[in-house]
Amino acid sequence: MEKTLHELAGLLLDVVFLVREDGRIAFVNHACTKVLGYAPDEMIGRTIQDFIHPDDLPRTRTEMAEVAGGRAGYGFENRYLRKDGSAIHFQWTAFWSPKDQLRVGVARDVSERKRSEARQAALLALSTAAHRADALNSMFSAFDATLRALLPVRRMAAVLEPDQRLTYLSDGAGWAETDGWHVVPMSTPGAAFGQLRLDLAEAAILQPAEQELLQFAASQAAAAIERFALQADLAHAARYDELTGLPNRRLFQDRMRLALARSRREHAGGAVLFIDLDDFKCVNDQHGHAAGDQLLRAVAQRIQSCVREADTVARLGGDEFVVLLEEVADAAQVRRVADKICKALAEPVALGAAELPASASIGVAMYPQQGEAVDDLMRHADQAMYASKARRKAGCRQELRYPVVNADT
Ligand SMILES: Nc1nc2c(ncn2[C@@H]2O[C@H](COP(=O)(O)OP(=O)(O)OP(=O)(O)O)[C@@H](O)[C@H]2O)c(=O)[nH]1
Repeated sequence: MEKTLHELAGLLLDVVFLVREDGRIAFVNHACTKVLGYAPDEMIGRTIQDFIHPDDLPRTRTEMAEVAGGRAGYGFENRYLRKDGSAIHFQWTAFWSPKDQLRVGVARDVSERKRSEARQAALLALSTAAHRADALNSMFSAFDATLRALLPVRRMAAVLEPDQRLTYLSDGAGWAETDGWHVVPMSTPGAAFGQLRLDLAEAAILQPAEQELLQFAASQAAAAIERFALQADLAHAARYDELTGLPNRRLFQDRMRLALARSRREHAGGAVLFIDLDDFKCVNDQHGHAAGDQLLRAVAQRIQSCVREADTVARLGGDEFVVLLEEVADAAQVRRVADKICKALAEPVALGAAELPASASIGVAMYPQQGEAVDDLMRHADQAMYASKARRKAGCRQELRYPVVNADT
């Protein structure tokens, strides 16, 4: 017994459309009406394009024209719209039946595979954004686009610990305290960095796979924040002394280069002070290394308090400090600053049970008089400091407790 096309189509579990040459639907099977949520009457007679997702219409038209021209269609994918407005992904086989003057289209619901592919692509996009981003804002912006394309998310915000500082907010979104937002902590096994906050579409309930995607986003963000913090720490460590927080030799020399360039341009002079504590080894030996550290920190603060904000105080290492004084009028002004430093250091510092004063030998190099290159000036100031220290050692310890500035200056 020969079955008609309609009878056969009715038997299939896959979705079947029979469409006339003018694009109007001649027949839909039970699977079709069930999947799309329409009654047969609501579909038959209407043009098929009414049911296709508008974004997929242009390429679907091209495919339909080619099938109408005689090429069998196999594997074409597009989205249709259900009666409730939601989208469904179909994969098609189709051919034109000249005998019936109908286009026969058989479709399978591949929405789950599409969702899984989209999730995989999102995972890759999130991890790429987290690894490639050179700033937090660009990373969160990429996260925002990826998550909003896939999840029922209207807006995204990111806040950072320790003070819940808002660091990212979707474009055009106003920030009110985010009651009711979906919160995902950004943390690594050892540390909490803040939260991703998502404003979900009304009545949206996240599926387990969607929750997992958000967890992944938050963990990638946490790893990136940790990396940025580490980079910032390393950058800081490369330029600052850990014990005192002062600039280190490298940053000091950079500042000197800038100051020397400025001095050439503006014909203004300045000075470098080389400061070495006297008998500092005794502090360590008699009071312990921790007390020595404490004294070094106090010395750093006191030297800093004797100069202007624009001047630079640095620790070269051990008990050696340097000061860059910009725009000084003459050697007398430099001498006054050196005396002020000596006096400040002479004030006893409380180190546990003991109270200790500090004293230092100071050498000075003026620029441009004693050099216009960083190395020359540092060497000159160092030698002047040694000469000063040698005089102190040659003379009475008590008298030279607060040494005079080297006579060269
Ligand atoms: N506590 C502490 N000591 C340090 C640090 N770095 C270096 N030192 C010590 O600082 C001392 C520096 O000694 P020197 O400058 O050579 O000698 P000094 O005792 O100051 O003697 P003069 O410079 O000749 O007056 C050494 O004993 C170092 O071990 C540090 O970060 N903390």
